Amino acid sequence: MRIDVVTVFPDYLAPLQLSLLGKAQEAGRLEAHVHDLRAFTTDRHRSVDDTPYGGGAGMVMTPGPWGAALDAVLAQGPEGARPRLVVPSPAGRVFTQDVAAEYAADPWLVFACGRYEGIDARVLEDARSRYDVDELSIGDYVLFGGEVAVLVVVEAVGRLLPGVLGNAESLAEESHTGGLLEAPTWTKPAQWRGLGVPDVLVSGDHARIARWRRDESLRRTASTRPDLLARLDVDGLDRADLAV
Ligand SMILES: N#Cc1c(-c2ccc3ccn(Cc4ccc(CN5CCOCC5)cc4)c3c2)n[nH]c1N
Repeated sequence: MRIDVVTVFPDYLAPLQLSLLGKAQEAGRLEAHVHDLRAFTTDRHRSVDDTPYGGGAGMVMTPGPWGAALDAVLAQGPEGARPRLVVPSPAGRVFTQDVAAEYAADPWLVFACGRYEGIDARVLEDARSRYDVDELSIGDYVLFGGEVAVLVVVEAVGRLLPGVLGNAESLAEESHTGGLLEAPTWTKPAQWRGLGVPDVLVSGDHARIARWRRDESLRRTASTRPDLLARLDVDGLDRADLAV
């Protein structure tokens, strides 16, 4: 997978070089390019924003540098390719594990990181002729800009790429895969500050352990995220059993 990120704060994306995402790049599983939007400005002040038409608080990012940046990114990719352009925004569709899985199947993701009060609407309108544009929100709160959202999305998507996560089995058991929260976990020592480990987990009975973890997962989901449970048609689930 190739990802390109256009931003006025390239240093915000430095974490992409760390940990498993950094290793994925070294292994050639992920190719990340960060572009400074100001490199595509033409005035001596290298300006990227201006006052909003119709009035209102704050500033809006001007279309010129964005158009040039998105043209340049496209020119660096394969002839005729039509990448997905992901535009983080408070007004975007909510990013979920299902969206991460959708993105993980894309060969090329381009991220446009807005700042101020957002990007001139014509940038996305113009981009739709050569990108699949997707406005995306990582949650119902307001950030300063799109960079943090890109880090969230790239980490969630990167984990799903083949070979990036050492233990791919864990993907099947973790929260939001299959729509439930994962069960609590324990490791050594067997006793810690007077607290032990559930007997079933040291029973060696793997079928019983799997059933116990499933029950704990259902109980935790019913208690913490009943909204997730409502969406699921869990086989043989007796919701009365989950009264918590
Ligand atoms: N993903 C994600 C995000 C973002 C996000 C993503 C990208 C940008 C680019 C700029 N900002 C700041 C910003 C602040 C306020 C507003 C609203 N105003 C717009 C003008 O009319 C009045 C209302 C918009 C933009 C961003 C925020 N926030 N929360 C998420 N989950």
